[in-house]
Amino acid sequence: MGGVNDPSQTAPPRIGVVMGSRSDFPTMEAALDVLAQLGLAYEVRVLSAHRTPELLPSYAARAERLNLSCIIAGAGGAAHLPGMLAAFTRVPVLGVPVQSRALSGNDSLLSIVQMPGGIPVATFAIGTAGARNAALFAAAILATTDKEVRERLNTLRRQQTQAVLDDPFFEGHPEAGAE
Ligand SMILES: Nc1c(C(=O)O)ncn1[C@@H]1O[C@H](COP(=O)(O)O)[C@@H](O)[C@H]1O
Repeated sequence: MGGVNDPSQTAPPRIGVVMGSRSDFPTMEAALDVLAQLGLAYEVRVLSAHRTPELLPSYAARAERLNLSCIIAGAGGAAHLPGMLAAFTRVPVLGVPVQSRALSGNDSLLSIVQMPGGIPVATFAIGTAGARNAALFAAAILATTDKEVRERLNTLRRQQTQAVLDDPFFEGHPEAGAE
């Protein structure tokens, strides 16, 4: 997890990424790719409210000690990890519902989104789109105070738009080139 030459792995982490199991990695990799693309330093851990409950308060304390700007937490099924982490820290938790096999991630989504008032978890879409957006949201948080991150995010948006415009299927679009 995190390539040897990955620049996002050489600086002190600004963002924490945790997941309930190694089996969540194919989903959470989408978040790591975005963070790496934006050159944002992160750290990755497997952490489970069910299987490693005693590690949750210590990871929450670590997040505060390192002054992480947020924690991206992915989990599937009875996805208690994001909410339990949020209960232990004021560091913003961005929850990613991993697509479960039995219930297609609806269980993960509802477990993460339905927090009681008082302990917020920002909840994203099920699966890789949610993981990607959580990373972009984490970058947007940093961009409020970091001009360089702001510029990188703007560039990424411009490239995204250009990729649509460059698609041959876009040619002849009734709105293409319209004033
Ligand atoms: N939802 C949680 C938590 C938690 O919320 O603490 N810990 C593990 N899990 C989830 O169990 C699913 C199956 O895990 P395994 O593949 O290891 O059996 C994973 O999607 C993981 O996120």
